[in-house]
Amino acid sequence: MTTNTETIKTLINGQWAESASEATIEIKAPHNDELIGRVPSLSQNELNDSISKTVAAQEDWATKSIQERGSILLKWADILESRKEELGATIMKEVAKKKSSAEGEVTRTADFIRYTVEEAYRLHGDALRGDSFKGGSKKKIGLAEKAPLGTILAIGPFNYPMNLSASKIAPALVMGNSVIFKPATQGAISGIKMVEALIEAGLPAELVTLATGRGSVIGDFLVQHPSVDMINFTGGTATGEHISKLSSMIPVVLELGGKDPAIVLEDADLDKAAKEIVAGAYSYSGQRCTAIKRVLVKDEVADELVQKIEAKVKDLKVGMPEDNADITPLIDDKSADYVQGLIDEAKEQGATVVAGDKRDGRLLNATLLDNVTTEMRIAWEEPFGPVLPIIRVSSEEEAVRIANDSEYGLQASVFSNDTDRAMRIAEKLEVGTVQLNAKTERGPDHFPFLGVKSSGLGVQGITEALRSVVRDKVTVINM
Ligand SMILES: NC(=O)C1=CN([C@@H]2O[C@H](COP(=O)(O)OP(=O)(O)OC[C@H]3O[C@@H](n4cnc5c(N)ncnc54)[C@H](OP(=O)(O)O)[C@@H]3O)[C@@H](O)[C@H]2O)C=CC1
Ligand SMILES: O=C(O)[C@H](O)COP(=O)(O)O
Repeated sequence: MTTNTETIKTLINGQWAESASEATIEIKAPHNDELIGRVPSLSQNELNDSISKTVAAQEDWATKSIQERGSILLKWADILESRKEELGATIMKEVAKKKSSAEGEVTRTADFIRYTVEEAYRLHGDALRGDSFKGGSKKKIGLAEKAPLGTILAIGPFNYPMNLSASKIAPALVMGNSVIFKPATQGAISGIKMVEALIEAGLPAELVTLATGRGSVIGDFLVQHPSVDMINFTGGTATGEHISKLSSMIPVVLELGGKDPAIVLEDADLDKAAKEIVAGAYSYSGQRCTAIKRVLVKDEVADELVQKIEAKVKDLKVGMPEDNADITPLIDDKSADYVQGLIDEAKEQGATVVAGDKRDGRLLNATLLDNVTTEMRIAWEEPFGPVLPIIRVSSEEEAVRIANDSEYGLQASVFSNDTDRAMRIAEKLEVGTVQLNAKTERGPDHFPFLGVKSSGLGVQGITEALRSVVRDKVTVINM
């Protein structure tokens, strides 16, 4: 095992620095415990100083033309893409994501940034005439422009340490805001490398405070910081709810957990359904908020569907991220124990193991459980791991009822060859997005992306993300 004891500097006060206290957090690769680096554990005082500079820097940044801001971000995208292999290797090691997906995340991030800039150039305000309201004067013209909110707190999760950070940072910066970026601790090295590229691209360094440190230590402080004008968070529902309670009088966008169902009707193309379900449920070992996390299948086709899913699950490669395995070790012991606990409990309550249920430390084989009932925790809880429960239903109505009984409401899939029927079900599902005959997923990234109920607040997706970091600034010309 190789070790790397280097402390990777973070960006505070416009400079790359360690914590004055020299406090650090060790970052180890989840799949082999290799020490891949240490990141500074910043104190509240250090953060305070840096945040005041980040806030001050925003004033000048907002006066720049959007083309000037955009050109720096476009350069950022080019640098990221030119380092796809190197940055992909960092993501792969830090969060145990398979090599091709880790590199794919870098490319997707560059594409996301480019589209964000193009879309920002077209985000215009409005001009309104007073006389369109009863009694109003034609001599009054209201100019409603889009003004930056100020300083955005971007908090990212471990599972997309670059993409879900850049998707918060790029809209904020291009619209003239400054940024406090709190990366997930397991993901902080990827976040730092991403910001290094941003500064190389020409961004004034004081515009970003890179707040490395544990969320449990600095999270509440950042969320309640009086200089924060808006929070954009992706992560667990419990953390998101906590943030929404702590924050006060500022907009908050939250993208949280999910329990996305795939509803499979008796008239579905079962080969297609099985293919989409397996890709949706097990990619990145199920550590995606949009993963398919339960299948609600009509009794008449359940046996056939389970067989088809089983065949595909058995084809999944289980192993290490360097070997491009489909199923790789989970992010930490706690997560692996939690997933195993859900599987064990379901088995005790009568669920049938069709595939998987093998474990080597954090590496859990892709597990398929049949005959899961609504009495079992796995029917309702989000495992964030490679396990898929099959719940058999006798009617379309039962499928919709179980789908909607969840506390979550991110996405759902409906598989049917009858479009009218699928649309009828889609209308009834209490989720942000329904996918007809395809797996649940966030992309394409310019589509609105949102969760209802405990799955989130506000909307992401490029256009909505841009709107979320600006406000109307109205000037009335009285002629
Ligand atoms: N919807 C989604 O996209 C995702 C959902 N999840 C869900 O969340 C669970 C845990 O995953 P995880 O990534 O650890 O999610 P967390 O919610 O624990 O962490 C997400 C981010 O929030 C930070 N954070 C932690 N506590 C606070 C706080 N009090 N105030 C502000 N920020 C805080 C974390 O920092 P630090 O890393 O330092 O703790 C991290 O940057 C998963 O099992 C899954 O259910 C996870 C990832 C993505
Ligand atoms: O937070 C998540 O897990 C992501 O938003 C899911 O994105 P994906 O559907 O592209 O994997």
